[in-house]
Amino acid sequence: MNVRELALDTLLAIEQKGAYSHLQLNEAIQKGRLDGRDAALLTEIVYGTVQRRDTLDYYLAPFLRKARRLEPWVRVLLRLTLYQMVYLDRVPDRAAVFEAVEIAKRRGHRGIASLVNGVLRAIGREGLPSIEAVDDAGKRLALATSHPEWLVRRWIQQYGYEEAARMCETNLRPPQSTARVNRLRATVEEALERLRAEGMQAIPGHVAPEAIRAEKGNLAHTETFRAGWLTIQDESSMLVARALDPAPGERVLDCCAAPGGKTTHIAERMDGRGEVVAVDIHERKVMMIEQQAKRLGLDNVATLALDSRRLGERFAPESFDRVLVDAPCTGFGVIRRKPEIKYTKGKDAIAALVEIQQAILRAAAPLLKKGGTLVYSTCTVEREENEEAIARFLADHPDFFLDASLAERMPEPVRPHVKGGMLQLLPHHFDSDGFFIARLRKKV
Ligand SMILES: C[S@@+](CC[C@H](N)C(=O)[O-])C[C@H]1O[C@@H](n2cnc3c(N)ncnc32)[C@H](O)[C@@H]1O
Repeated sequence: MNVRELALDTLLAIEQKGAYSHLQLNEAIQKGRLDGRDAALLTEIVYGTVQRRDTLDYYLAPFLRKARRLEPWVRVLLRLTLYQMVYLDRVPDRAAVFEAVEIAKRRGHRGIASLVNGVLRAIGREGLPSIEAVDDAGKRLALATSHPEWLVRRWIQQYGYEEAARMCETNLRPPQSTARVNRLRATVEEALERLRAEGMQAIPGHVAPEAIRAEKGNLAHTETFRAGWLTIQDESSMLVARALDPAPGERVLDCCAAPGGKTTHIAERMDGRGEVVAVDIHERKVMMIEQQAKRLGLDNVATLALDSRRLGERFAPESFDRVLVDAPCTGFGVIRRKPEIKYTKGKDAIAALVEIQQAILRAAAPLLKKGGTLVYSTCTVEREENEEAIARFLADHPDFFLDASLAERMPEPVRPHVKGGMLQLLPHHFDSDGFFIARLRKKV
């Protein structure tokens, strides 16, 4: 099957079945047995078309006024072709239009092929409608960066126009491949050397001392990864175990642990001594934690499938030195990686998640020893799920307080973003995921 046709099927699965783009893409690359070049083109077209969906629809709208009800596949075909015409310099417009018309002929009938041809050629002739002409600044930003208007307005209210605009623009850029070096196996320098020997262009991370970045290629496809020297993880996410700061020999509870990125980081930082109890609600995902721990050579990880709102039924009060709640959240800090979530998650998702986050915190709090540390983190930028969640928890739990030592525990460049024991990173700060981290202590 050709790349554009695979792109069409992949995009339809994402839109109609609610499939995650990265999983659907991997499946398509394997199914189509694509070589590196075609896989890269498919990835670019699929991610780009999802990322720019609303902008593309705005561009298409005036040319579709006369079209009667459009079948979903035809709209997706128009979007992915227009994406190539507008954003991909290396694909000549004529080639993109030709391919689209051929696909329309194969899938539909002559009428559809001629509609596709007519719309795309008219755009080529007449040009795109201007977004600058839109009066309202919030609406303009939403359209130009293809985010839902309600979300953009929320971000403007929370962070101001400038920060919101930078966040929206950064969300359109593909993320670099980053990984954490397993300090029980190698130093960052040794890992970089091994990767370079494998032909990878890798450099140290921007903020996390244990991070490396690939300037090109995927670190997960290297021997260095397979040998258990690396874990694929974003740099912001690496700051969570640093905030928790576990010591060798301690007992640590990770309440929302799958697929194990932070559990294994914590276990590495404990030099493989003591115990990390990794809990997740999904049995299948718990197995992923076990696989990762095994690959990394860590034997201080115990796993359990359990709803963490019911932790009290399984664990004794004050039985852990440290607790991590890396809570389920809207994920609006990782839109670069999962672009479809900006369209699928609405305001009601925030409200529902806020209740789950509080319930997990409530269940986890009694299990922490007096004087112990609790870290709460999310990969979102919503204050309701972050600062406000902490304020609500503290109001209900006077035996906890925010630990101002978080700033000094963070790498130097991150410190200005820490405020009173809480850290909110936005994607454009360090070209990493948007993340929230709060460090709390239980009174002695
Ligand atoms: C942000 S992800 C965790 C990522 C993980 N800490 C890592 O670093 O790899 C949130 C996890 O919480 C789990 N989860 C959701 N609701 C839960 C609940 N009530 N109890 C336990 N785990 C839950 C999800 O299955 C998901 O794996």
